[in-house]
Amino acid sequence: MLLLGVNIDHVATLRNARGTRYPSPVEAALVAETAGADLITLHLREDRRHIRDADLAVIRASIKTRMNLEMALTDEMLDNALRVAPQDVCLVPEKREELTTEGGLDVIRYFETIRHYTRQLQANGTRVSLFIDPDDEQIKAAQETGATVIELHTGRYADAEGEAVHQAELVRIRHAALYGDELGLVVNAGHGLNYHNVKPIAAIREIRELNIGHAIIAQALMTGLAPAVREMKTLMLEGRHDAR
Ligand SMILES: CC(=O)[C@@H](O)[C@H](O)COP(=O)(O)O
Ligand SMILES: NCC(=O)COP(=O)(O)O
Repeated sequence: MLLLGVNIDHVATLRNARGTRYPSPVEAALVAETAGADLITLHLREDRRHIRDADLAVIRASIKTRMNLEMALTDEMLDNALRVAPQDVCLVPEKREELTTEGGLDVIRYFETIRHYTRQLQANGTRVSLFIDPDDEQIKAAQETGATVIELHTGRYADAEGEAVHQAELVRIRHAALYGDELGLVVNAGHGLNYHNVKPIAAIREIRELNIGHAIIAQALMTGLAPAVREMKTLMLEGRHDAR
């Protein structure tokens, strides 16, 4: 069963644009769950450009599925995660000047820090995922940190210009998913997935979960959030069915 994690970051982007209390990320999370979201993903960035600290506790307490908290490798974020104790944490790279996440974690470079954070979070009952590029060395290093989940960065696939590059990135993700699965890791994927490019990724049977945010929230502006979530779930199921 391929699961959908709805990332609600950009509900908070719209809220913060005017400093109002609406649209409410927690209300969006509950609507997304009712429409079929299997989990709720949110990214508390160091610059708080969208999700804010107060969002964490209320969403953790209110949602009925599970919280997947994305966070950078900082002690501040680790303290937040240990306090909120989400079911899942996804460790992601972060640069203040970036428009959005630009690449995967360099697990090899930050191995000791990641292993230390992973142990602390797991001891607190949180499952740890590493957001990495579809790269064998990064996947192997991820396994060696003790993390049990990887999330393959699909940004290069999503942003690829030209069919040849697009297909090459798809092949790269297929291989990475198979390799991660062979190592015994839970393999997820996300970033830049939308209604036009999701099906080939959904067709990769080793992938357990897709985390999708920007495209769903954008679609929600046109059709409403519940229909946007339902449509994404339908496309994911169609893609998975095509894999047979
Ligand atoms: C890690 C990832 O690809 C996204 O989940 C991340 O949240 C993107 O950052 P923004 O939501 O700030 O664009
Ligand atoms: N980890 C990917 C995620 O949560 C959502 O990314 P996007 O769909 O907003 O690009």
